[in-house]
Amino acid sequence: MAFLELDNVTFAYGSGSSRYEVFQGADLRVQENEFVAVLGFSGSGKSTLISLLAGLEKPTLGGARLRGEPIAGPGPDKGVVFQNYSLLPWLTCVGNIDLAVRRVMPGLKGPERRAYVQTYLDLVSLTGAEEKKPQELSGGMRQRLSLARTLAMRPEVLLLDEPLSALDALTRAVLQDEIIRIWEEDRRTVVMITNDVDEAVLMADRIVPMTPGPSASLGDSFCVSLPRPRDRATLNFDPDFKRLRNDVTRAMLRMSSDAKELAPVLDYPLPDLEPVIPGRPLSVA
Ligand SMILES: Nc1ncnc2c1ncn2[C@@H]1O[C@H](COP(=O)(O)OP(=O)(O)OP(=O)(O)O)[C@@H](O)[C@H]1O
Repeated sequence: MAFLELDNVTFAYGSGSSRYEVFQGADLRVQENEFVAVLGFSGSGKSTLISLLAGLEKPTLGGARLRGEPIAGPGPDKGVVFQNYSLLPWLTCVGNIDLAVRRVMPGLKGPERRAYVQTYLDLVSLTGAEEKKPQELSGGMRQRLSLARTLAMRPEVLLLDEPLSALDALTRAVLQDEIIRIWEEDRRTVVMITNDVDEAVLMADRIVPMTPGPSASLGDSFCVSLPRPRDRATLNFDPDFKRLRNDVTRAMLRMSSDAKELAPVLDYPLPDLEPVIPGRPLSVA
């Protein structure tokens, strides 16, 4: 039995003539403590997938289950980090995390709770920004705060809905490393949505491609057996990394409804790309 699963899920928004079927017969199985990246095209239903796993939406047909039990609704056992932070603007960094902690750990009081909140601020390198409000933070800091708030609730499952896509390449690389570091320190089950093949290969244990919508489904997964810790600079020259990146990219292109048009592209070898390494200048060939 999978820890977290979607079993033959069909899901549609609306009804009658305004019915829009996002998924048809979608299957996803995630093991406990596994880090799965779901790769999808724009508008294919990635956020809807997270909503189904979080219990924010219910399947029209089929089942969504956590530990074998139907997912009845949202709850602190399923932490979601959205692309757009969803922080409370009138609260400080401490206040945003504290509010979440009070909800899930009502027994934690006074200095003990403050120390607990600080642990998570430190974990995401927000030490010194305790009294700042979200609008005083950079995009990367906001996303860190959003991650810290979710982690502080100690959810069994972490659902990341393109958490890094709004960030510049350097901040994105720093946060990728931070998410991996946190996950390695304190393993839990992660489903991360991304549209970036390299990000998926760098971070995940397994990559699940999503077919384009409407009526999307989830394709056969790719196992990422590259040893951890994974270093971007070294990976870029690793033949296994390159092979996997190419295989995944080609599978995504083949799944695209434009596959015919893109067919010539599939014959070209994909170029090596210079990865962004935090703290290291980019070399110009
Ligand atoms: N509340 C809604 N009511 C009706 N249709 C919706 C609703 N939410 C999303 N959709 C439609 O469902 C489809 C999937 O949306 P979703 O946001 O899950 O895709 P996505 O892959 O996350 O998109 P993006 O890459 O742009 O973030 C889209 O065609 C969208 O228009």
